[in-house]
Amino acid sequence: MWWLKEVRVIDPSQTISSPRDVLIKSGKVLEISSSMTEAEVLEKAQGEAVETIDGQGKFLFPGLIDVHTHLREPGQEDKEDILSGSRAAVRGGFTTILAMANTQPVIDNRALVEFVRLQGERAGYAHVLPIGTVTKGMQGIELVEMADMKEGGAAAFSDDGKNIQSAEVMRLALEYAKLTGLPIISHCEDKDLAGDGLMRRGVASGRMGLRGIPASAESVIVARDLLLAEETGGKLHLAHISTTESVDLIRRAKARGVDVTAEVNPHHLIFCDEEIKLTDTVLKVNPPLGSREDREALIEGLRDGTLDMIATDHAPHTQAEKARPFAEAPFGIASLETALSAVWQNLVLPGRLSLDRVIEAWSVSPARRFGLLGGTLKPGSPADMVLFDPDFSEVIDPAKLVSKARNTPFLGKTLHGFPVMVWVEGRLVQRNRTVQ
Ligand SMILES: NC(=O)N[C@@H](CC(=O)O)C(=O)O
Ligand SMILES: [Zn+2]
Ligand SMILES: [Zn+2]
Repeated sequence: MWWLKEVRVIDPSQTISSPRDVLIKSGKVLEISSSMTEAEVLEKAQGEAVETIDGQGKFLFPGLIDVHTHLREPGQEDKEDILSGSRAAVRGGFTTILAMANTQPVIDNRALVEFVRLQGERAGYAHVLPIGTVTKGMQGIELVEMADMKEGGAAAFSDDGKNIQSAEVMRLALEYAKLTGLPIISHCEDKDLAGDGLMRRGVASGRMGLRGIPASAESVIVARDLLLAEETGGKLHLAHISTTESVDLIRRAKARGVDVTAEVNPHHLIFCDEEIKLTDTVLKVNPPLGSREDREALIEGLRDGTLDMIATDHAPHTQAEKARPFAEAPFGIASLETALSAVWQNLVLPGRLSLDRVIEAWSVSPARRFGLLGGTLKPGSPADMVLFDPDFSEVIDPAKLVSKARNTPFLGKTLHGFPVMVWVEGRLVQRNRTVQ
C-alpha cells in the first residue's frame, strides 16, 4: 500500500486542487482525504506493508493520457518501438498512450490492432491503445472493418500522417463512427494547398526562402470536416490544430452543437515559425509551426475550451534522417519525455495556463472523449498517477532518454519541473526519472 502525505492533489474530474492524503491499495485509489493518522492508515493496510511518501511541495494528478503518439512498430523500429515508446511515456508522466496507425504496414485490420495491443501489454509500462486506420492501406479510398477492429481493441480511427482527400470517404467514415461510437481523428491538410511546402507560409518562410504551406491547407479541411460531422452526427476529433482560423471554425461549430473535439500539440503552444533555422531540422514538423499570432490563438483556444486536449504528436525519427538537408528531412518532433516539463515551464509558470487546465486537457478530457479508464483519481479507479516535482531540474541528455529518438528541441537544455514518480495500476514504473 502507498500513503502519499500532504500532497497537492490536482484532479479536475473531482474539482480537487488542494493538499490531501492519498491511499493506494491493490492497484486502485482507496481514499483521498484531508488528513489521516498513522493508526487509520495501518488499519486500512490490513497487514500489508505501507510505503509512505512525503508529498509536500509536490503535485499528484491522474496519469496523462496522450491521444496522439507515433510508436513506429511494426516496421520502423529504428525510430521507436512499442517497448521504448511506452517506457518513454511513463518517464514523461503518461500512463496511457494511443498509438497512431501510420506504421509499416499500416494498422488496417484486426490482426494488426491485436498485435499493437499485445505488444503494449507485454511491454508492461503505459497502457498502449491502438488506433486503426480509417481506410485500407491508408489509401483514402476504401473503409476498413471498423466494428471488427474495435472488437480487437482499436480506440479510434485515423489516417494520420495523411489527409483523407475525398470528402465522401470522410463522410462515410463519420457515418460509421456513429455505429462504433469511436472518434475519427482527422489530420487536416489539403494535399494540393500544402504542396511540397516545408514550413508555414508567411513572413518567416519568405525571409528564409523556404517553400511555404499556407494556413488554409489546414483550415479548409477543418471547415469541411466540421460540416460533415454536423451533417452526419459522427464523432470527430481534430488532430494537431495549428492555425487561428481553425480555432475560430471549431469555436463556432461547438456553439452549434457539433460533436467535435480538438487537440493542440505542446510545440505549437511554445514555438513559432520565427524560430526555425535552415541549419536545424528539429522544428520541422507537420502541421508546421505557425506565427506568433497563431500561437496566441491556440493558447486562448485551450484556455476557453475550444481546444479540448493537449497531445504530443510524439513523432520519433532517426538522427540520420533529421540530419538531412531541410527540404529532405522528415517532419516530426519527439516529445514524450519532455512535453509535460516544457508545458510547465513555458506556459504554467508564466501564468498562461493553470496546472488544473493542463491536467484536464491532458488526462480528464481524453479519457472522457475516448471512453478510457483513467483521467481521474476517484476512489475505486485504477491508480494511474503522477507525482510531479516542480523543483526537479534535468539537463535533457541524450544518454538518459529512453525513447530511441533524439529529435527534440530541448536536447542539451535544462528543463525544470518533472514527474518524479509514476504509477500504472498502482505499480511504480518510474522513480526519480528512472524507469523501473
Ligand atoms: N507530425 C509530424 O510531423 N509527423 C508525423 C505525422 C503526422 O502527425 O501527421 C509522423 O508520423 O512523423
Ligand atoms: Zn498528422
Ligand atoms: Zn501524428
